[in-house]
Amino acid sequence: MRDAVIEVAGLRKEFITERGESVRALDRVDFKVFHNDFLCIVGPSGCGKSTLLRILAGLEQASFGSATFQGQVLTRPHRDVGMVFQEYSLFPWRTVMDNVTLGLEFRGISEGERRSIGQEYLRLIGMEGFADAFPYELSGGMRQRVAIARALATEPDVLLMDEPFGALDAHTRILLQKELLRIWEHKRTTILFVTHSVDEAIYLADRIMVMSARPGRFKKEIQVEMARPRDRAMPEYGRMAASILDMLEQEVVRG
Ligand SMILES: Nc1ncnc2c1ncn2[C@@H]1O[C@H](COP(=O)(O)OP(=O)(O)OP(=O)(O)O)[C@@H](O)[C@H]1O
Repeated sequence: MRDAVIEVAGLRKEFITERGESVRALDRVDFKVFHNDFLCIVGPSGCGKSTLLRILAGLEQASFGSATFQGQVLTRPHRDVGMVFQEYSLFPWRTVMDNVTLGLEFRGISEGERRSIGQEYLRLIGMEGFADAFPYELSGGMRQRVAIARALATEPDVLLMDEPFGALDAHTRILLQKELLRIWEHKRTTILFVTHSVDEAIYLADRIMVMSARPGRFKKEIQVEMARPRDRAMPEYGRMAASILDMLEQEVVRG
C-alpha cells in the first residue's frame, strides 16, 4: 500500500462572521492524495474550495477533524507544501529572478546557488531571458508562470494551486495547462488544483473531486483515464464534461 502524502479526515471548517453568525464552509471532508497525483477539485461557488486549500497550506485551522502532510498535522505553512494563488502575488519591487528565488533566500541559500536554481526554473517556464525584468513589464500569463516557478523553486513535494489560470485569456490558459503538465511529469510533484473550469479539470487531472454546495463535501470522485495529451474533441471528453456539469448544476440548484 502506498502512503498518502496528504490525508484529510472528517474535516469541518466553521467561520464566525463579524455579526457573530456561524458559517459552515466544509463538513465531513475525507480524502487522500498520493505521490505524483494530479487532483482537481471543482464545485459550486462558495462551497469551500479555497478554504480547503488554505487549510492544507497551513493558513487556516480546521474546526474539527484533521489535515495531515506526511503524517504531520498541518497547523502552519510547511516548507514542502507550496501554493500558487489566482492573483499573481509577485512582489512588484523585486525582479523576476528575485521573485523566483524568494523562498531560497528565506532558507539562507547563497546568492550564487540561488541564481543557478533560479535560472533552471526560468528555463523550465521558458522565461530565461526575463531574469532582470520587473513584474509590471510582464503579461498576465508571464506573471503567473513566474509565480509557478517561484512555488517550484523550493522543490515542494506538494503544490496547491487555487484557480491559478482563472485570470488568463483562453489561449494563454491552454498554453499554461500544457506547460504545467510538462513540469508535473518532469518534477513529479503532487498537485492539488482548484478550478471553476470542468474542461480544465478533465484536461489536467488523474482524479477529479466534485464538491457539493456549501457546506462543501466530496460528492463524487471521478478517475480520468484518457491518455495524455488529451484531445478535447474526443467523445469521452465531452461525455465526462457533460456529466460533471450536470452534477454541478444540481448542486447550484440545491444550494
Ligand atoms: N474568513 C471568513 N469569514 C467568514 N466566512 C468565510 C471566510 N472565508 C470564507 N468564508 C465563507 O466560507 C464559504 C466558503 O468560501 P471559499 O472561499 O472557500 O469558497 P470557494 O468554493 O473557494 O468559492 P469560489 O468558487 O467562489 O472562489 C463561503 O460561504 C465564504 O463566504
